[in-house]
Amino acid sequence: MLAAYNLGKKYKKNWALEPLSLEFTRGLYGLLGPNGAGKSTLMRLLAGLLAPSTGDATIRGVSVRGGVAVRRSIGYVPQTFQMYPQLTARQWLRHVSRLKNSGTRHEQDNEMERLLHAVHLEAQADRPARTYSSGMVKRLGIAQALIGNPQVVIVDEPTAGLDPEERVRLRNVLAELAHSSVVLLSTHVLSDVATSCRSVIVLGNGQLHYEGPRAGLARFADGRLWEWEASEHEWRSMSLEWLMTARRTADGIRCRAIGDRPPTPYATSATPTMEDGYMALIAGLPKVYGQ
Ligand SMILES: Nc1ncnc2c1ncn2[C@@H]1O[C@H](COP(=O)(O)OP(=O)(O)OP(=O)(O)O)[C@@H](O)[C@H]1O
Repeated sequence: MLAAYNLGKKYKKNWALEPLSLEFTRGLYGLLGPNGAGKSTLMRLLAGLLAPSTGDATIRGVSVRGGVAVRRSIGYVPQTFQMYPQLTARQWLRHVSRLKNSGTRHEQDNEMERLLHAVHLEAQADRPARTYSSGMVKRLGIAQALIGNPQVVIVDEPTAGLDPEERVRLRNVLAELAHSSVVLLSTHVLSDVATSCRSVIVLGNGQLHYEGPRAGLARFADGRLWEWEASEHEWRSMSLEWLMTARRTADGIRCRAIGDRPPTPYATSATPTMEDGYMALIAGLPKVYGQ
């Protein structure tokens, strides 16, 4: 439904996003990558908000910069969603519906109620937004992006700064939406991807490093993940470059590290998770993670 062909963005001589091609069908996609990887650039290009230096993005074959009709089929939620704090959610959504001019007033009001319900904001819909938690503001941002029933929904860091309960609630809203639309979310929170995304895209330094099922990420750490039990003394004297996680247990300290060779003679190879694979990929192995 959504596709990118040789899509890239350059500022002066530097590629913020090197040309890449991707295809998206209905479902939830997680976009991962360290700071400056090119995630926002890709999202804004796909949303038609940024002019590419090369290539194009299309929805059902029509360029995302091809006019009002195609723009209406894209909902975009930026990292920081701005609204008038004195307005209530209901007033704000009504205002945006009128601006987008999506259907008759009656249809707009019905849609607004449906969206308030979908993002679980009905109970607070008549309170000024200045009294909302950051999770509620984000959910309102998503409701706004969903006006007009877009086929593609792009959400930049939806769960940043949210408490665990709000994060789960928001993830559920996006997962529900992905039954009928392409939903692309960027995140630094790997658990967002591990629990709900079918497919994962990993960017680093403006390049596409991985695109595929989330389970496939784990293989980047295959044969390179090590586990061992260290004493307090050993742990203190270890070079930190090796260590990914350390967890105190009844017998000592359980350590995990990624590297081409075992960090200690008694480390054993372990089965990597998606998160281990992501760390290995981003660290650009064969270097050791953290270097
Ligand atoms: N307007 C601009 N002019 C010049 N360089 C830019 C511009 N916008 C982005 N860049 C550069 O492009 C690269 C990718 O930026 P982008 O914001 O897409 O990364 P990101 O993965 O979204 O990062 P973060 O996780 O920190 O939000 C960065 O090196 C950034 O400095």
